[in-house]
Amino acid sequence: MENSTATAGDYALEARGLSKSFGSFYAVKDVDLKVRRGTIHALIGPNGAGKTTCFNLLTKTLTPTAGQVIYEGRDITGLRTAQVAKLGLVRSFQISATFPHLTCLENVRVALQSNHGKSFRFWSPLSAIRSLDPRAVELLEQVGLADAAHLQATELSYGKKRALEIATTLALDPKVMLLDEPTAGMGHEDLEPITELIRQVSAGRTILIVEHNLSVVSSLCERITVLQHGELLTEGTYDEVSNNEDVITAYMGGVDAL
Ligand SMILES: Nc1ncnc2c1ncn2[C@@H]1O[C@H](COP(=O)(O)OP(=O)(O)OP(=O)(O)O)[C@@H](O)[C@H]1O
Repeated sequence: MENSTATAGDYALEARGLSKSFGSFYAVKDVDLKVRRGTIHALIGPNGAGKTTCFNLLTKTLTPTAGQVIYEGRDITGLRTAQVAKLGLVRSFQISATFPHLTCLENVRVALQSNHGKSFRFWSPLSAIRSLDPRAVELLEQVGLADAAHLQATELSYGKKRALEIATTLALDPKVMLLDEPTAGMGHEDLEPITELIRQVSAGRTILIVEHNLSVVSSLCERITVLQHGELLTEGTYDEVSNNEDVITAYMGGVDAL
């Protein structure tokens, strides 16, 4: 299934025999996953397939029952979320939640402060905080929020909140970004801008995305891994997986449509 010309060094992130059980129930079972460096790779599957659990295992939010997580050739199975974030493996949309009553600029500044090895300090000298502003403004421009720099996060539309979350993630200087359902709950009008933004920030990075919206997946992702009942069902291009009989059956058995 995997591109035969790829070598071990071509992968930014790998799961090897990854499993997670809750009691006797396996939410994820013996999953092998290889995310090629510089690509956008999707993890899809019907409801309850194990996508979120797998994601939590890859970002070290959950500890696996068995298996390994390999990041840039290094076994990170024993590391914690903050440790892997410092190595450049950063999860968006859950751990990088924004502060609703800070402005967009302040939110990005807080993320930049944490990336500079300092947690958010209310007593930091103003000059030290202000020195982060040029980079914060640059990041806001990159995600199309230059005009919203002084608006509180809570005042933003849903789509713009997601763009702000992407800016705070970029502040951590990720090499690999993991996006958990970036278009969840979004209105139709926000889909295209957020898809374009993900495409844009993928330049020079690797992205793994859990996404329910299959038209977003088809337009963004080179490779797609399909899970079902916690196990790997298949992996391939969108055309390959969408024409796979097992995938069609898996989706028709659930509430999702392919
Ligand atoms: N902490 C937990 N304890 C027990 N069972 C769990 C736990 N977390 C997840 N599960 C179960 O594991 C299975 C996989 O759940 P998971 O949330 O990973 O699936 P998913 O593919 O992300 O689903 P969805 O698309 O609905 O978000 C489900 O049956 C779920 O009920």
